[in-house]
Amino acid sequence: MLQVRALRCARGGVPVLDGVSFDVKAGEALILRGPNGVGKTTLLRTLAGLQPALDGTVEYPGATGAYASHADGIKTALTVTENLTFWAQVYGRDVPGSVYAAFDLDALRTRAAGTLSAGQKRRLGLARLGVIGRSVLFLDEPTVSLDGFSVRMFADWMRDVHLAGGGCAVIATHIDLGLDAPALDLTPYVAQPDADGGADEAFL
Ligand SMILES: Nc1ncnc2c1ncn2[C@@H]1O[C@H](COP(=O)(O)OP(=O)(O)OP(=O)(O)O)[C@@H](O)[C@H]1O
Repeated sequence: MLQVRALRCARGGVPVLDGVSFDVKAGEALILRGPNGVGKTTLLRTLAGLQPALDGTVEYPGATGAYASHADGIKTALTVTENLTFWAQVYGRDVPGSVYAAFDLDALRTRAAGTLSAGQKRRLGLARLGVIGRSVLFLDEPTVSLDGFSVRMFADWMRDVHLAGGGCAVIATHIDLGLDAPALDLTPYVAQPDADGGADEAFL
C-alpha cells in the first residue's frame, strides 16, 4: 500500500535522512524510532507530500494519505460534535457514530473544544482520523498528553478499526503503543551534513 525507496529528505535546505526504504502493507503499521532531531517529522512530512523529497520515491494510492502532527488543530469555539462534523464535511463524509466512544468523547459532545483539557483535546484531534476516511496515515507523536488509558484507546482504534479496515500507518512515537508492529530506527539513515553542500546552503 505504501512503498518508499531510497528516499532522501531535507529540513531547511539541509539533508537530514538518506537512503530510507520500506514497505507498509494494508493492515499494517510501521513505528519510526530514533533520538530527538534524527528526522522523524521530516520523513513523515515528506511521505505525506507536504515537502518535496531530494531523491527517491514514495508511492501510495492517490488521495488516501493524511498527516497529523501532535498539534491538535481543533477549532476552540466549536463544540466537539461541531469539530468532527466540520472535518467530516471537508472530506465529504459523515461522522461515524462509533467515533465518539472510540475516543471517549461521548460525554463531551456539546462542550466547546477550547474548554477541554490537553488530553481531551488530543483525543478530539485523534478522532479526526476516524472521520476523514483516509487509509494511509502519517502520525507524528500522536499520543502526546494522553494518559495510559487513552493511549490504549488510541491503539485499540488503530488496530481494530483503522488497520483491520485495510488502512495502514507510519507512526513516530517514543512510547510503546502496544501495537504488534515493526519498528524502523532512523539512526542509520542520517545524511552526511556536507554530502552535497547542503550545510553551506543553509547560510545562503
Ligand atoms: N526549519 C528548520 N530549519 C533547519 N533545520 C531544521 C528545521 N526544522 C528542523 N530542523 C532540523 O532538522 C532535523 C530533523 O528534525 P525533525 O523535527 O525531523 O526530527 P525528529 O526526529 O522529528 O525530532 P523529535 O523527536 O525531537 O521530534 C533536526 O536536526 C532539526 O533541528
